[in-house]
Amino acid sequence: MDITPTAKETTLPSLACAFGLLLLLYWTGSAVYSVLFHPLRHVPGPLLWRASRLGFIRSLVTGHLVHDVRKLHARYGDAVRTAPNEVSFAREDAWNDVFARGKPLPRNPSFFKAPPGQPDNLVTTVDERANARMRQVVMPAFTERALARQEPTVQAYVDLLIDRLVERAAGKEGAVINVVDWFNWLAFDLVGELALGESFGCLQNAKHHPWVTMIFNSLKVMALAAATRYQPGLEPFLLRLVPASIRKMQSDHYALAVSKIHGRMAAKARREDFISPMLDPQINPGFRKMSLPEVESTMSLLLIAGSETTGTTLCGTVNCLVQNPDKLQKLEREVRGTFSTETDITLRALQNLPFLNAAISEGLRLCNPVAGGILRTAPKGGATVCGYFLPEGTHVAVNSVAMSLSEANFYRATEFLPERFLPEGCGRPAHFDNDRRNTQKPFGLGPRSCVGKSFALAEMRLVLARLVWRFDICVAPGRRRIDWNKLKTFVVVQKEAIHIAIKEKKPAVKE
Ligand code: HEM
Repeated sequence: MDITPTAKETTLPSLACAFGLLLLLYWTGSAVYSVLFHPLRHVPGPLLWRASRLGFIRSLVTGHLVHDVRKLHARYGDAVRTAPNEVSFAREDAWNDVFARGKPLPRNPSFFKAPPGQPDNLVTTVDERANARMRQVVMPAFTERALARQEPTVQAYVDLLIDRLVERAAGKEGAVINVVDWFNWLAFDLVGELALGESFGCLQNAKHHPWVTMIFNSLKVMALAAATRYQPGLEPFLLRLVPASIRKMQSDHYALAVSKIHGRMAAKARREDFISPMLDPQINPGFRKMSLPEVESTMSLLLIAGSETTGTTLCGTVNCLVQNPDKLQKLEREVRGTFSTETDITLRALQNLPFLNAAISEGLRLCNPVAGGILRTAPKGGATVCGYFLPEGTHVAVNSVAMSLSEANFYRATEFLPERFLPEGCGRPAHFDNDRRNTQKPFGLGPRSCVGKSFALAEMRLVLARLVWRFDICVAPGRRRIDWNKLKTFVVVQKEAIHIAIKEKKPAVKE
């Protein structure tokens, strides 16, 4: 029997070995270069993360990146090299250097990219001129005046939330509810109504809409897609590893959003919603400033940007409030001491409640929904941030969570102490005088900052005020307490159920 290998049998394994060896040489060479010769070699960080992107990617795809990087900041300082070409900053002056001073750094194209088959939109575009052009069209939907016109819709959905909770809490014992569900339902229904002209009916039916579940799953794809983009050339190959069912969810989400938007455009009745200025011939004549595909793509993304963020902050803030009954009591006293009837609780009136605003600021500090930090990239010619020169193409992260949880920035940093955000002279205890409140910019800074800030704050104030006006709330007995810092993040915080007990209050008597 002839057992001599054929030429083909001998060549294939040798080719594979040669390829493997070349790859090993390449990785070793680039690791040595990254650690010893790269212009970022002076920025501290763990060896594995400085030498290759593997440490970062492992942390990202397992959902631990946010707190892993926070721990690296605690160990290495305000600037940490989290990959051969990435630096994370956790220092107040990073805000100015990255977003404001002179020319703000552009968005990071690895992270911001429209999904395959979708045009770039207001949020994903890294082209600052395209962004400015689209922002001009979109902004009229987010002014204080627009918000006043949208108020009846916001109030109607918060009414529906409260009515549904009253039904649940009827009877002496009250009820136990999972606020993660209820706040997500509210946030998605409201943004669905304002962005697509139709709510998801989650509050009405007290259950998830399959579309909302699909949106959450498609967010995981975004996290994986971002991880693949860090390996240039491998993206199309690695993306194939994402299950086809999940990729399909993302394209289904887009197709559904587009069909709803067309339904909204066909509606004759004039509405005051997020899409109105984009359809207004005076603001966007003939879709020339913002094309129809850009409108569709922006609205589809706004469904997520405008709902998940507020939903998460509300969940986090209520989680903190029920675990700190003295703070909850202060909030109740303020709300019930300010208003005589529930109908007096308007968006305008809520703007001036110091403790309510402080509780939301503290909720945003401890439970920031944009937990992965704000990402940018060093432009042609490089940039200097916090005194470090960053060569062109360096990925830059401004890490809000690390700044928020640092004892160097905040007195008793991990505790929920809204008083630290009270205005000076309005009952703010002296031990908060040295808190670095300027490290907190949960809505970002500069030309790409959040367009929905006023809307989000108004919605959160209203929900919290109406909740404590109408109900006594507390931690649900016998249920596990959620430690926010243990939650994973895949682009968005993966919230676990937060159960609270609610009981309808007796009619209010003004203090
Ligand atoms: C608690 C709630 C929210 C938080 C913490 C938040 C935070 C942020 C942050 C940090 C950015 C800037 C990202 C960057 O610079 O790269 C941003 C951008 C954005 N946000 Fe929000 N957001 C919230 C709610 C909303 C709402 C309610 C809407 C709309 C209804 C919205 C729409 C947007 C849009 C469209 C952008 C992109 C702006 C641009 O690229 O020009 N956000 N948000």
